[in-house]
Amino acid sequence: MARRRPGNLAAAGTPFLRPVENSDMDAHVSRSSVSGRVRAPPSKSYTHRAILAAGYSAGALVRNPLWSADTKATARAVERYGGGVDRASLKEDGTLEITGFDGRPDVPAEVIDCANSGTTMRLTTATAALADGGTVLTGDASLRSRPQGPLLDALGQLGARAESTRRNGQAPLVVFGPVDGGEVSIPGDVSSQYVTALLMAGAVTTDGIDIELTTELKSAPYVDITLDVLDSFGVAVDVIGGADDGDVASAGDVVSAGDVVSAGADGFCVPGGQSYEPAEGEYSVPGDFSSMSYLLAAGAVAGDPGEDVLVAGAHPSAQGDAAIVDILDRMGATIEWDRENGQVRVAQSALSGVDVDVGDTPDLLPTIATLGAVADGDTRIVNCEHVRYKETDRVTAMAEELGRMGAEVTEERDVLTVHGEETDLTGATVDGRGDHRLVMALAVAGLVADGSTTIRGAEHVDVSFPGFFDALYDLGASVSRSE
Ligand SMILES: O=C(O)C1=C[C@@H](OP(=O)(O)O)[C@@H](O)[C@H](O)C1
Ligand SMILES: C=C(OP(=O)(O)O)C(=O)O
Repeated sequence: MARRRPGNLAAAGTPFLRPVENSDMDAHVSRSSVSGRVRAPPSKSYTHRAILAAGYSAGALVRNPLWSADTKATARAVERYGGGVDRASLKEDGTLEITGFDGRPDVPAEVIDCANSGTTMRLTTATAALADGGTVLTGDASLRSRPQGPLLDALGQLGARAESTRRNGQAPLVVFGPVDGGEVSIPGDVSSQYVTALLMAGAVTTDGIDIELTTELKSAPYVDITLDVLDSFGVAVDVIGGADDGDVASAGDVVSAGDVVSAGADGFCVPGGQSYEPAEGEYSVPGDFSSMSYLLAAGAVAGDPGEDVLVAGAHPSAQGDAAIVDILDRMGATIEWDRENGQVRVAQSALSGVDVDVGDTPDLLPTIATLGAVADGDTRIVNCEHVRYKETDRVTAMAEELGRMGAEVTEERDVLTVHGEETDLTGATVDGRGDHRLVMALAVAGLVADGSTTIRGAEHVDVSFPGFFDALYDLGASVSRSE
């Protein structure tokens, strides 16, 4: 049961409430301990795919969606393409009733604003190539600086006119369809979202899409999430090469095998002419392990002695970021995952530095960097170049912001080493840089820093975990806000 304790308000600011949309906010975190039960929010990655898959269908009910700034952007895109997203029952029973555009989308009458969401932009740029006309997609300054070139190039190979207006491979984008499918070659080491986009759109083309990967696939578990959702909507995909060569990937493969179906794949083949039809007309979204990572990290570094933090909503799924449980275990945390009941329990523990490869789990880098700053010895985060292409360059951003709190960090192109314990963390004013994951990881660091930590731009948690600071507060953390 979540508790509110007297005395868990930081000195500055007012008690925490969910961020007010579009209002700037600083969060103040003071050294404090946490314990109790908290529920993880629904998965952002699964929600994006469920909303778009429902758009490609004749209609579907999405249960337990994450309703955050990023997933709202995908819902708006589905509407621009001719679908309908009924938000009325969100408050009552946590469902979204979606009327799909059923295969090929309409030509949007307005620009698609993807806001801060890379997933929305990549996934719905491929949708645009299905429409018989032109679509303009844009986003905020961060999104307009992220790479879209390989996807535009792939859509060009299918016969679309797909261009960056500034000819720099970045949004704003203009896409003219329609495409009927075909063969594409694309790198897999910039973003897996290009593959997801092509698979989701390819199913409703006439000829299907054969994707050949020209490099190793990074972030492969995210393609597994796609295969999982597609399977639930009755859409088949062949994985070429890798462990599951030629198999039609299914949710069963993904979830029970415990390994990554897409890892090591040479390509994918999605037959055309398929329809999106979820069983019983509905789809249910699991909890989010990337969001859970901050709560588990908070429990491991700042748990009340003798008490646990228990995170609910942790049922197994295809999410690679469930690796946070193993990473914490390897660092020496007392942590236990009850998969059947979907609960992870963690207690405050002395942590030691470890080596972690984030090739499959880029979104865990900020969390691991914070853990490394608290742990004894070096934490080497390797294979992290693709983490530079997110809302911010998270390798540099975490190095610099943890540095302001006194952490010793060495940055290389593909490796971030955090030298734990050289100095204790000290409260400081740090900049969330408009990046939700930086804000949350720095807030966890604030729980163990000496003095008070102010995180600027804390409202950006709205992108993936709108109730993050309330969850920390309910666990007993000393947090407050000021506008
Ligand atoms: O497909 C997805 O849902 C995501 C894929 C990953 O991006 P990349 O594939 O670009 O690494 C991840 O970082 C992002 O937060 C969500
Ligand atoms: C990188 C992320 O998302 P996106 O690519 O959708 O912006 C994220 O959530 O950390």
